[in-house]
Amino acid sequence: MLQTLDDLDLEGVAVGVRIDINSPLANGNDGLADDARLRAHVETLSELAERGARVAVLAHQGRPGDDDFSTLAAHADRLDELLDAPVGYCDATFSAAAREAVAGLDPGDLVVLENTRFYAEEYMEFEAADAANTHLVEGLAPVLDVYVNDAFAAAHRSQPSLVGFPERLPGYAGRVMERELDVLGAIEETPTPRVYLLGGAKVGDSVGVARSVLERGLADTVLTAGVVGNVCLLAGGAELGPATSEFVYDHGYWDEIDRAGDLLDTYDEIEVPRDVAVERDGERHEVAVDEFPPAADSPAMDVGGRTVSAYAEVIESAGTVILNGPAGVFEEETFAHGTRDLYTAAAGAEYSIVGGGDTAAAIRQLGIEGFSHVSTGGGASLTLLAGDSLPAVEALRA
Ligand SMILES: Nc1ncnc2c1ncn2[C@@H]1O[C@H](COP(=O)(O)OP(=O)(O)OP(=O)(O)O)[C@@H](O)[C@H]1O
Ligand SMILES: O=C(O)[C@H](O)COP(=O)(O)O
Repeated sequence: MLQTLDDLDLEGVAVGVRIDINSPLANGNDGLADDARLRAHVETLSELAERGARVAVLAHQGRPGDDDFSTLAAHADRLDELLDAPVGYCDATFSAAAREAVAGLDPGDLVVLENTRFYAEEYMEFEAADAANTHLVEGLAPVLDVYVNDAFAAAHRSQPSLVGFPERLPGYAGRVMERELDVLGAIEETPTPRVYLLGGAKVGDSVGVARSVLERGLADTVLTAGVVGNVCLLAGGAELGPATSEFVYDHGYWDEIDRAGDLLDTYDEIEVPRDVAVERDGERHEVAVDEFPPAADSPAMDVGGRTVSAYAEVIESAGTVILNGPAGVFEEETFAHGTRDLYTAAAGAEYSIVGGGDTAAAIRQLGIEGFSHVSTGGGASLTLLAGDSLPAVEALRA
């Protein structure tokens, strides 16, 4: 049984609350391109403030080395606009400056501490007991009374800010965490056949999930798209042109080709794109995967119309559709077709679940409505939907 905010007296209590506000950025990373994940946590943060807690907010943005790896200053500004309570920002996470910022909070005040991943340990995976001995947890825990985890979207990571604090402080689930676990924990009861559409760019995560849902008999069909689909095509021996190979190699997905190949050899339930869309002479151009594209083409940036027709047919006969990751570079209208058409088909299914930060941003950008549940989590929702446990949730139970 998880303890929740219902089990807490919060007046004057120093709460460290881990949320997931990892978001698409804009304006050279000075602003947010989408604030949905921040909005999702307003309920928990407002409740903490209204009930008189002194709130230290912990969160990450991006991954070290990626373009969207940035400070949380813009996130703090936006939270200040979204909440009735005052939200400050501190450009430190666990140093003396951070401890002073937390110790100086009045009841009902919040401070957003700096991106936890600015510190190397936070981008490593630990057993909970070891995570409790990291600099972050050792540095910050002494000024906190309790820990609340509302970061469902990051709960599949066993990083210090997610699994270390409950070793040292009483741990509670926030409102987002509670709701997501209620809905996504019941996947085995959803209508069948169950179809998973796995797109986006987190290839390693998606390959692992595909294996898991097929092994456990949770998925009747796995449709692949986006970079995940491209890697599966390469694993099956397709030629997608030098630009796609270069993209896959440069982004570190090359090693996933063998894993995807093993999966395709083991399971017939996985479908790969029939055609892809590339940019040729500034225009969208669809190429069948057995037609070797010219060297001058861009990488494959979307699935093509033949893939959409075939996949839509599978989706239309599904009882449950689970979507994670866009089918293409939906941020560019030219390459948003596959995502728009497949997601529209999925929204019409009897039961539909959407997971993923960019996935949720895509449905809003494309104006698609009608899904049964839009999760704040991508990898986390898939981990749960694959029947696996979430380390950050297990840490709260311990
Ligand atoms: N063919 C493609 N080539 C390059 N990028 C692609 C392609 N297809 C999709 N993408 C990119 O994938 C990104 C989203 O992938 P990602 O796996 O992060 O999805 P997500 O919904 O955010 O999931 P999570 O919440 O797990 O991060 C988008 O920025 C999109 O442009
Ligand atoms: O966007 C996500 O899925 C979560 O914020 C976790 O991010 P990560 O995949 O970089 O750990």
